[in-house]
Amino acid sequence: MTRTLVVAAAIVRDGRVLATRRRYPPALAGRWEFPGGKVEPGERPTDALARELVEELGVRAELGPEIAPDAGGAWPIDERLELRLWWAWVRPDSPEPTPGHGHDRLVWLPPDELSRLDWLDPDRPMVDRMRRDGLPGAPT
Ligand SMILES: Nc1nc2c([nH]c(=O)n2[C@H]2C[C@H](O)[C@@H](COP(=O)(O)OP(=O)(O)OP(=O)(O)O)O2)c(=O)[nH]1
Repeated sequence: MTRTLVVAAAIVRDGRVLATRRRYPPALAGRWEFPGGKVEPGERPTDALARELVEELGVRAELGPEIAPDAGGAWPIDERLELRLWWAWVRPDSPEPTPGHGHDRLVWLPPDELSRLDWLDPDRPMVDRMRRDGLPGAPT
């Protein structure tokens, strides 16, 4: 069975990573995630991510390297969904990220402090990976 793809971004600034807290649905509200959303039919994953970051945070981002599981492929979420994650930077000409309808809080944390947030369960391995590998180099 093909899972629907969710795309998300680990946005970096000044050595810190942006985490966002969900407002809904009730089962996920109050849990932390990386901003993003579902890829629409016919849409390229990276285009979908750029669209979601504008819709959710009002931010124009530059995407960096993908953060993939050691075994390759996507990060599993559940039987219907899987997720691909990219490092990203806010473009110099972009507005600041602000929480929209989907999130009620944003925080910037160094990779080794991310784990103290109450992440969605599927995100734990991604957060562990960031602590292990640290941040990518700045975009050139
Ligand atoms: N955006 C995002 N979703 C995640 C993460 N981790 C994780 O398990 N998920 C799950 C939560 C949701 O079930 C699903 C993403 O759905 P979403 O509600 O954000 O997608 P969307 O903005 O396209 O919303 P919709 O149109 O389907 O309502 O993936 C994450 O880090 N970021």
